[in-house]
Amino acid sequence: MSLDLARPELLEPRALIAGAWIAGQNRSDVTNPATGEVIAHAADLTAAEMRQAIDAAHDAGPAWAARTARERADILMRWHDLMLDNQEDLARILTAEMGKPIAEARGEIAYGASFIRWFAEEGRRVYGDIIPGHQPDKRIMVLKQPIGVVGSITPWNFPNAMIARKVAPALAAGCTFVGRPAESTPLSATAMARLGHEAGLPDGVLNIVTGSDSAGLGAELCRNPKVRKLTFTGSTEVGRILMRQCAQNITKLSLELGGNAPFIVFDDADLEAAVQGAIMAKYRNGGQTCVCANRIYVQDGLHDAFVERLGEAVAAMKVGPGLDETNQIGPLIDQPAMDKVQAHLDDAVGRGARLVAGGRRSDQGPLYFEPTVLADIQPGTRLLAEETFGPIAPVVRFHSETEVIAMANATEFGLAAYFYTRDLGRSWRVAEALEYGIVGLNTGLISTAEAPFGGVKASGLGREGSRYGIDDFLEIKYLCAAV
Ligand SMILES: NC(=O)C1=CN([C@@H]2O[C@H](COP(=O)(O)OP(=O)(O)OC[C@H]3O[C@@H](n4cnc5c(N)ncnc54)[C@H](OP(=O)(O)O)[C@@H]3O)[C@@H](O)[C@H]2O)C=CC1
Ligand SMILES: O=C(O)[C@H](O)CS(=O)(=O)O
Repeated sequence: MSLDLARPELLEPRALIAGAWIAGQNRSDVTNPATGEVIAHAADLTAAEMRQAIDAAHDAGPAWAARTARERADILMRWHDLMLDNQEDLARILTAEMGKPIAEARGEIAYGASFIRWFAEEGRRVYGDIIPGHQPDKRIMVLKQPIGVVGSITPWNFPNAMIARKVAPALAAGCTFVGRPAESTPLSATAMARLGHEAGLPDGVLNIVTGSDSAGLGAELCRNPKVRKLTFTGSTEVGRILMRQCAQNITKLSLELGGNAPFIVFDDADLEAAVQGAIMAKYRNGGQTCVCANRIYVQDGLHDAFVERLGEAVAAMKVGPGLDETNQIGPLIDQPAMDKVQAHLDDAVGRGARLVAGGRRSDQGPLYFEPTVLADIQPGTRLLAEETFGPIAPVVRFHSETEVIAMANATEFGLAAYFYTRDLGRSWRVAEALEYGIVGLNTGLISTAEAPFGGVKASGLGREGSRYGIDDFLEIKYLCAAV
């Protein structure tokens, strides 16, 4: 299929190892979820080739770490500029392989580039300490040094920004990087890598290993002693596998895992603001984000009006291929995702939920599901306990603040939570009581490079973005000098 790219060479099916583009012995088809068409035959590399990439990163490490932070920042800023100069091409490649509406894809490219800019700046402020000595002849110094080779495993739902959120702090800190993107969305990663090399990244500093053997490629990243840090975004289930595999070498880990975000609307909330916030928090990326509102709780006084307004707004959403600018909801990524959404709907309706809007597959194609609103959700419904990762909004009525906080916290997950109120005291009480790493108050959109993104409990370890995000790519060294 033609993507009408200004720079067709950005549609890069090969992997990148030590500055060389590698086609490999085998191929893995990349298909467009909107149409089922094959858009590229991507290099399907093996664990042996993953080892070559890790060796290349290891060999390139000392020279990259020896650059000044300013030199690394200058290259990263050129990369940032190239990402924005080629935003349309990168967005079209992203929508073609992942399905999200083109406007959201353009937004993701800008979001990804913002992490490269942010950490180009942060890398120049990796300060150490000089601490007054514990004895007259002792001086205590604290150095921060790059941890070394960083392995990265990223999901299909944000195939540009999830890599950018990891590679930017790693390279800014002086580390080198081996990224393994999801099999279904390798092209955003290779396009980014082409621009990174145009920006001046030396051979071996950035490596992208594409392939279908997710377990084998991942195991190599976890078990190879040259890899000193693994950073992962994806399901909690896979996060546990990686954590076990990394135990062998005590490899440092960052895990951005699954979520089950509550979205709470109190009686004193601004109704229209809460409806618009729920739409943003629920249906962004077709509901396929780890911080999507997974369950919506509305207090008695606003419940009926909220359900009616949300139903009206959702019924007006247009479903179709992401490259068509008029569509707000694109296809789900694959058949298993569709099966999960259908199973969650069937379970809820089977337990007595009331259908307010949507509730069926769209005639746009096999992977399209209409944005859906359900009310009268019964206790025990799967939608409340499991991350749907699709465009279904279950609305639950609640009576008291105490009751809803208990329901919101009754999950193994703790990534994002949202609540709407105009009461100052309630704002503090609820924000402090919610067991989540990220809380949105009167907003449904919380993600930005300036803020620390990450979860607690089964939603992961560590934070990405913000001034905290670079710490995970550094080692602290204490120097005790006798003078
Ligand atoms: N926190 C977040 O941002 C995200 C959370 N999720 C959650 O995960 C669920 C499933 O989504 P899905 O994309 O399948 O997530 P997965 O966790 O299965 O996949 C995420 C990444 O891990 C890779 N992977 C899968 N199995 C292994 C393994 N054994 N060793 C190493 N790497 C592996 C995948 O490769 P490949 O795809 O090629 O198999 C992909 O690159 C979603 O429903 C959602 O709940 C998903 C995406 C993002
Ligand atoms: O993995 C995800 O779902 C992203 O982290 C969501 S966000 O960063 O775009 O909010």
